[in-house]
Amino acid sequence: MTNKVNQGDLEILPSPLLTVINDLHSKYKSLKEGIVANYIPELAKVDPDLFSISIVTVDGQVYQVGDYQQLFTIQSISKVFAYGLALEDHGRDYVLTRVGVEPTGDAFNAIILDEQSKRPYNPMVNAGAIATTSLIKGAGATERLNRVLEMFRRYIGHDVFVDISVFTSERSTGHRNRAMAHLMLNFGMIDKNIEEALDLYFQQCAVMVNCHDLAVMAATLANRGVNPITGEQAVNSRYIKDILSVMYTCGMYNFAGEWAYKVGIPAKSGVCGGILAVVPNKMGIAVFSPPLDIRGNSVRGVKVCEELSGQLGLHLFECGKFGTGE
Ligand SMILES: NC(=O)CC[C@H](N)C(=O)O
Repeated sequence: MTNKVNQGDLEILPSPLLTVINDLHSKYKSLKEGIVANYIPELAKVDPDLFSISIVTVDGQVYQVGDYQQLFTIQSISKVFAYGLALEDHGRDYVLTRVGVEPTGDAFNAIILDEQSKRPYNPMVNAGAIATTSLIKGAGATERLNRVLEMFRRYIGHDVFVDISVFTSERSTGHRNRAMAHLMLNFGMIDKNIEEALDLYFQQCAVMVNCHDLAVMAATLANRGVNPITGEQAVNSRYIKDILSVMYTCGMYNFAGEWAYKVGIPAKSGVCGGILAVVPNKMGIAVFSPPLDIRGNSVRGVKVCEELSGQLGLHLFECGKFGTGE
């Protein structure tokens, strides 16, 4: 008997959750809003009609619909996992001296640092993510990259690879990120080997995943760091609260407040068009749809998550959860 459910298995194992995501997929399939990211030339080539929704529960059940096997580069969603690795490498106190945990209310690529401390505001915006990645330990560039790839393998359950075209495309055009790295170097927030830190950051952003993989990663965070499919501990459980807290307050950039208000669960988006959301102790959710809104969040992804949260009662502060609900 299988506990894996997908569209093809609908007659064998119908489920209310599958019906909900099938309906949302049909509802938003024809929506034509947003534009795909084009500031990294290779990303502009993606098909805007690709659309998938995957859910993986902490007991390993899988529900998915649409193009969930389609590979794409993980982009900013990687920041969540790099932050976990930096915390494991250095501990909370040291990482806090290099990267803050305050939401910015600014765009993900804003060139700003905290006035007082000179730290980047948080690990979910580009400046903070570059500083975070620069903390990842290793004897040289190859060892650091291998540690990042090995970390993704634990979360996903299979080997991952870097899309070299996207990596080189971003490396040769990512001057804005390079400017941030120089600014942080100026304030001693990042070590002098900034080209190596930027390369690793661009490589982690160019790791290829599909929507199913993202949902497994989200479910791993929901499951105290244990991959619910393989049973492997992907990250030390003591850092789950740090990771989910910054996702909750900063993961959706300058939409983070509205997201927390309406959807109410920790999440992270990327310019690839992916959104990864975590319902602690319950499930991981992933949506992939490349057209983005003005803030760089997937248009369909936001709508699907808003509706899913409402229909399934996922908001962390839903009254019913305190036993006082209507
Ligand atoms: N928001 C994102 O997904 C941005 C990631 C992209 N690699 C960048 O650094 O600009």
